[in-house]
Amino acid sequence: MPPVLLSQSISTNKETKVGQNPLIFDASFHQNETSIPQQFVWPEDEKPRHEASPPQLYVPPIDLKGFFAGEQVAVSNATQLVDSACRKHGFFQVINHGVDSRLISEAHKIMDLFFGMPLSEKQRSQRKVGEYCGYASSFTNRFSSKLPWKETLSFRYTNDPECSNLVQDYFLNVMGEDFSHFGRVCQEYCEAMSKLSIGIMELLGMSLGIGKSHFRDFYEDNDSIMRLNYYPPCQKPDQTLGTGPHCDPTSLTILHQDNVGGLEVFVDEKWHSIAPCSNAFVINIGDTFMALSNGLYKSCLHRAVVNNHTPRKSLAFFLSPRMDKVVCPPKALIEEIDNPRIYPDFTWSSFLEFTQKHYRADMNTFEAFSKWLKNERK
Ligand SMILES: C=C1C[C@]23C[C@H]1CC[C@H]2[C@]1(C)CCC[C@@](C)(C(=O)O)[C@H]1[C@@H]3C(=O)O
Ligand SMILES: O=C(O)CCC(=O)C(=O)O
Ligand SMILES: [Fe+2]
Repeated sequence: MPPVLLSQSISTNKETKVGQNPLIFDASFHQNETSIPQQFVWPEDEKPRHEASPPQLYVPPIDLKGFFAGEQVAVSNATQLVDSACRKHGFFQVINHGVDSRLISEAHKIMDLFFGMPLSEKQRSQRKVGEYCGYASSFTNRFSSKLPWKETLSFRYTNDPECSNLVQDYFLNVMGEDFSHFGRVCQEYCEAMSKLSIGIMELLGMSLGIGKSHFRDFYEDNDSIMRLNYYPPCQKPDQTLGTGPHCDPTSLTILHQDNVGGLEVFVDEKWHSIAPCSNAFVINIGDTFMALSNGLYKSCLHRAVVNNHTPRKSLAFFLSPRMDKVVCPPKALIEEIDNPRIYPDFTWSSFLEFTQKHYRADMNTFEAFSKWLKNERK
């Protein structure tokens, strides 16, 4: 049966059916061709046309060491910088974050090994349509146009103590014994990301003026997604995108990019780049946290561009709450006149389902999701 897609009832984001024989994306093959398949060519208004290199976005580096130690000056600096960045665009960086640099390098090595394998090997963990875990070589069996020039490997991480080896087990079950080292590194990396995200939730609670514990408690038992992104070089980097323009539907993204560069954010009506920095994580607010902060903190449009010379890698940890928790802003962030509620209550499980079965995440995901909820999921 060919995979049948997707959101025929959502007018802003129509998908056509993927045909009987979906294209196969094997970068080592495509690299030798002069042009790229039409399915990878993005429409004129979304193409990454840069007359010159884009201006850099200033993303404040937040020093977490002093914040975690409770030093007053560090706490007040961190909360002020985070508050103004999140009210404007939702992007900041963290340094002195406490994640071992050897673990980060190890995770990058694992990615080189994994994505360097032949396509048939990687396909042992092939992601199925409608599911969010597994290997995807572009999204050729999921979408039929505006294909991203990337390969991804995604898996679930949850902080639920009953699933303490979920990532490791995923690698063992899907890829086999030979991948136990991959599994261990990814398990450890996810645990470090979950811990870091809980610390950042304390910071966000303080910068929003509601104290350390509210969001920390909300995400304590998070059910998150880890994704390894690999962007092969492309002979026509001006025609395609590694990851198309979108806002993350998730709560908070912790991104580590290698030193190649390619992440861009749309601020003040222009695309800006975020320069790579190996000892920093780029953090951004996603739609779910925007809703939880009652719209005070922004989930901002971003994308990843590709180049024609160097492969690029990034590690993205998408923090999400436990599936059945109701996402509803705390009373202290609601003001009848100045900041009334604008978003409906929802659960992450319904929002995730929306992005995997009904709508391809883009810049309008949350608005479309709110409408879908109001129309009783039609
Ligand atoms: C819940 C999710 C859907 C996506 C992975 C996570 C968070 C970000 C989403 C995504 C990256 C936004 C751009 C489009 C997308 C299809 C992609 O290019 O990978 C999105 C992810 C997805 O649906 O797989
Ligand atoms: O690879 C990157 O720099 C960004 C990827 C991204 O935005 C995502 O996966 O959501
Ligand atoms: Fe993103």
